Amino acid sequence: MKEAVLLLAHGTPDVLGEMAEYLSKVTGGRALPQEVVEELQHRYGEIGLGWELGEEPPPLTKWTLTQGFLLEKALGTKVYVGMRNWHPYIAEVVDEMRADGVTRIKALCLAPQNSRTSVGLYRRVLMDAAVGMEVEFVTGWAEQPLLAQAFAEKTWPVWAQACAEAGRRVPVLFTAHSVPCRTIMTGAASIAGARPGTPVQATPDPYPVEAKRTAQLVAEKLSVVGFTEQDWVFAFQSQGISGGPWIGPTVEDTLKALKEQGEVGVVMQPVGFLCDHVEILYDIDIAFRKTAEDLGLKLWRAESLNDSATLVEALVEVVTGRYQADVDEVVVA
Ligand SMILES: C=CC1=C(C)c2cc3[nH]c(cc4nc(cc5[nH]c(cc1n2)c(C)c5CCC(=O)O)C(CCC(=O)O)=C4C)c(C)c3C=C
Ligand SMILES: [Fe+2]
Ligand SMILES: [Fe+2]
Repeated sequence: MKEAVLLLAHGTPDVLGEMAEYLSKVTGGRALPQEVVEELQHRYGEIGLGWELGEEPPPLTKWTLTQGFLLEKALGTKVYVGMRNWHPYIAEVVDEMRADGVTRIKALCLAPQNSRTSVGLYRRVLMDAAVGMEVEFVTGWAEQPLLAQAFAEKTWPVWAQACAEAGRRVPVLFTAHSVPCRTIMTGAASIAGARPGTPVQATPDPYPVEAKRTAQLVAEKLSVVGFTEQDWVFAFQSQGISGGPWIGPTVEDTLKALKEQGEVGVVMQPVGFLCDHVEILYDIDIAFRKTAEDLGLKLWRAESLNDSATLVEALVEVVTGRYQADVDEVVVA
């Protein structure tokens, strides 16, 4: 038996012209209206950073591959990285693993909180690709203490700076990506990218609870610098651009409520994401910053984990089993 680690990640297009094809992967083949494609091209264009010119890969690709490289260095064994929605696709990487003689895959999603709309879809793509191989699949690691530590390390300096600049305590707004309401309701059969005939779900999606749990643990880590339960709130950000209601509270409503409570600023810490990408560089840095400014609030953001050494230690703990993550029993796919 030859075992290897496979990190599963979202993926992002390399150039704006690939947006329509990318979105059809994200939605499981459902075409989105042209205006949605154009709006997303606009948002990705705004965070350009030269990747359109081929100067460097887009941020999500760059940091995902960096995290894989750093984990490989820390473990001293090869780590594979496969993306659900863009190159290198999970299926291509699994083929490469097979060619390298790997027979058992230890799979971990670069999305710590378990949702049917993210982790569940990664799992399905992997199982379809890894026919005949053993797969041990980590379903969630939202409560991993070093993950909370990594977020706390990024929150503390910006919170201290914000409080100093404001001359008073500034609340921290922890966020995670929103999901459609239908995915968290017991009995929901319809989830993004689900196969036709997907059985009715018997249990609610664990995601909202796990996302808030990560935030709670980060807040507890920050108690050593005097952070209290009164210093933070939680919201779900980046409700989908198309289709049906998505879970809240939204960031927009939360910013309004903070203003009404007399706050002068807010520190955003997105604990559902492990690196920079459009939900951070556009949704927070451009859109929510503008919303906050229009309300008369100053917005600061914690730096993303990106190449955080503490994040890499958390990944090591999970893949070595030193931390008991939520794991699906080993199955032959
Ligand atoms: C827990 C749920 C989700 C996480 C985490 C998440 C992260 C994430 N998403 C993108 C990019 C896009 N996601 C889009 C749609 C979309 N995302 C989720 C859920 C999570 N995404 C859902 C349920 C959907 C709807 C899918 C559908 O079938 O309609 C899109 C499309 C445009 C949009 O609806 O906003 C993009 C683009 C990234 C980059 C990311 C984290 C790395
Ligand atoms: Fe998404
Ligand atoms: Fe999104």
